[in-house]
Amino acid sequence: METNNNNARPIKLGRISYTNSWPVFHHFDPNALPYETELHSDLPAKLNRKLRAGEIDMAAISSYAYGISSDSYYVLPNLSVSSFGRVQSILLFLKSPLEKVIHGKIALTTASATSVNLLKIIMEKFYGGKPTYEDAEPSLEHMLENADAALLIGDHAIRASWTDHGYRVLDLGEVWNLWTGHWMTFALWAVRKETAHRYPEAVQSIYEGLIASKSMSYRDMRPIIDKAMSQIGGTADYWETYFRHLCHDFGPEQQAGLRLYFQYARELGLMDGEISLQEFPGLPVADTLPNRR
Ligand SMILES: C=C(O[C@@H]1C=C(C(=O)O)C=C[C@H]1O)C(=O)O
Repeated sequence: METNNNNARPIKLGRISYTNSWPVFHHFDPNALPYETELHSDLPAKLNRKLRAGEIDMAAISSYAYGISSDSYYVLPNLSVSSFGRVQSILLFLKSPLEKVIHGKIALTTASATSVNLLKIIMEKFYGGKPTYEDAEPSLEHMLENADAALLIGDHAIRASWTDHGYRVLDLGEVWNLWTGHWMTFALWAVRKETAHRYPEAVQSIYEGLIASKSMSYRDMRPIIDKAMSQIGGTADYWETYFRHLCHDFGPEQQAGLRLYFQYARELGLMDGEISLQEFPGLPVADTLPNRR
C-alpha cells in the first residue's frame, strides 16, 4: 500500500457491527485506499463514546450522539441509516399492556443512543406517559424479568423478533412515522473536525470508498442478503424486505425528520443547544442513487 507523507498516522474508522450498516461497508476495502485506514467494528454506543473521546477519527454513530457533539463533527454527506416507517430492528417488546407500560418500567439496551431517546419522545410526548427507565444488557428474557417492556435495537432486536416470545411489539420507526409523517434517521456518518482539517485528502478518499460501496450494494443486494442469512439466519425474503425498508441516503427529507427529532429531544430536555448538520467540506462525490422510500 502506498502511504502518503502528509498522513502521519492511520485514520481510524468505526463500523457499526449490526447488519443495518452493511450496505455502506460491504464493498469498502480499506486496503484499496491510498491512505492507511483501520476499521474498528463495535456497537453504536461504543462507537459514540470512542469518537467523542478521539479514540477513532470517523464513524457511523447514533444520530443522537451526533446531535449532542455537533460542534466537534462534520456529517459525511448522503450517508445514514434511516427509515420511512417500519424499520424491523428498533423494537419495544411489551410484557404489559401499553397503558401500563407508559407509566411502568422499561428496560433499555445499552447499545443505543438514538432509539432510547426516541422511545422517551414516544412515551412522554406522544403517549403522555412517564415511565421509569433502566439500562440493561441486550437480552430480552433478562430485561423483562423486572420490567414491563424492553427496548432492543439492531441484530439483537432482529434475533429476538424471531423467537417465540409471545409479546406485543412496537416498531419505533413506524410509531415515529405515524405520529409525525416523517423519516427517522437512526445513524449518521461523522468525522471529527480536527481529523478533517488535518487529513482532508485521507477523509475524502475514505468517504469516496464508502459512497462507492453503498452504490455497489444498491445495484445488487444479493451478496449482503446471502451474508446475513449465513451469519445471522433468517430467509432471503426477510432480509430483502429489511434492506428495502432501510435507506442509507441523507437527503432533505431525512434531514427534516432528524431536525424534528432533535427539536422534540430538546423540548423534553434530552439535549440542548443549537444543532447544526454541518457537512464535511470535501469535494462532492457523484452519488447517483435515486432517493428511495
Ligand atoms: C436501524 C438501526 O439503527 C441504529 C440505531 C442506533 C441507536 O439507536 O443509537 C444507532 C445505530 C444504528 O444501529 C438499528 O440499530 O437497527
